[in-house]
Amino acid sequence: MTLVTDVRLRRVLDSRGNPTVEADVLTEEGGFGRAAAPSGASTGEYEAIELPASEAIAKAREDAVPRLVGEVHAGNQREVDAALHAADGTDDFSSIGANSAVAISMAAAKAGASVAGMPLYQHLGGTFRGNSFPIPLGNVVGGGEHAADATDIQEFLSVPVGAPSVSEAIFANAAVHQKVHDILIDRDVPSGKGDEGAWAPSIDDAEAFEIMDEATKAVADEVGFEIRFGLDVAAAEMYDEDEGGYVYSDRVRSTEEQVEYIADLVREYDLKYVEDPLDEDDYEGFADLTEQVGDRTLVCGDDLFVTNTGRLGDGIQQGAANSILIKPNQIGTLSDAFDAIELAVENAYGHVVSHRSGETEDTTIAHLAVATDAPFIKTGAVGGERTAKLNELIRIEDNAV
Ligand SMILES: C=C(OP(=O)(O)O)C(=O)O
Ligand SMILES: [Mg+2]
Repeated sequence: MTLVTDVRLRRVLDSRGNPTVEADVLTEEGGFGRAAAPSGASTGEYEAIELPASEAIAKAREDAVPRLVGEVHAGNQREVDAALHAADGTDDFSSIGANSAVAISMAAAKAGASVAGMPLYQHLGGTFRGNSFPIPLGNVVGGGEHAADATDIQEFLSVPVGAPSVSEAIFANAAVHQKVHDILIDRDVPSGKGDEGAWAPSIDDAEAFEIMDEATKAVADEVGFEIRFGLDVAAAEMYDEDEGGYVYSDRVRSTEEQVEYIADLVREYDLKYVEDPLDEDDYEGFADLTEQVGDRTLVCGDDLFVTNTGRLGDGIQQGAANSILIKPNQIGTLSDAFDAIELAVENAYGHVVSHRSGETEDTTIAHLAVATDAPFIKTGAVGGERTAKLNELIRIEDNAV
């Protein structure tokens, strides 16, 4: 029923104004799915390879499309994704591009769902989720690779842990985003926004911590439930061996100092979430920090694990982190992303389904998070390409998809 009859690929715009790959998958019985690849700025060294969009499209048309059309069924995700791997022939999608692969993989899932006549999250296995929904992590202030002349730490994230529903959580994050702006105005700090719509003021990290503390507490009082906050340090972007460690605007921290600094921040601000606090090669540092504060906060590996079961397996063995960020384009297919989620769940690691800094209006990750009962989803707080996912979560909660 879901035999693939056509795969069409095109260049579309992402939120940074760069070209990215969009795929349409058509099947027998009139099935149709469309999806677009996102793109990172603070990319991990071990991610699958994104090619320039035109090149990825040309290579996929030549090598992947003939292995899909008339050959595989969109309703059989493993079959689709195995064909993509076979067409590519490398272990990092450097031949057809992870951007072409992930767009086709996600579009096929949507085509399979459309033939089955069910929402994508259900097709992906979400029928047993009950009423559980991921808590959205809302990026409200930051800098790093996502904005020049702003904080060293890439993301300060609002975490509405006490929200009674996903929609209340989403509106709470938007309110924290607004409150941060109010506080910046009170302090006479002008601010534009970074790639993900977070405020990107020219302040140091210490001031950002003060502002986050104030903003989350003020909004928590207004809405009547607990709101904590967390970080994506994106520390691999700061790490420079020749400089002796983590290069901040005002100083360099050695690995030991970095572990101590982050552990102190977790305790001082009761942080709920700390992503990539150490370099992407430093399993030992991650294990040390997890040992110290892993019982009170999520220590999450993004550039460390890159949604890769091999790297996650190493982390599990060493006790490095206690959760994994899931970005389908880091690994190239939905099947590979599911494998990483399964390995995480089997080992009591949390999983956080995530957007990229360069995004489109694609909503696949909202469905993936609900389907896999992810405890968290990281997809920004404001901005059209971010609200596309957040509004889709609201619709899923309302049984309106
Ligand atoms: C979303 C992130 O940014 P990017 O997409 O630039 O890697 C991240 O680092 O978690
Ligand atoms: Mg990250």
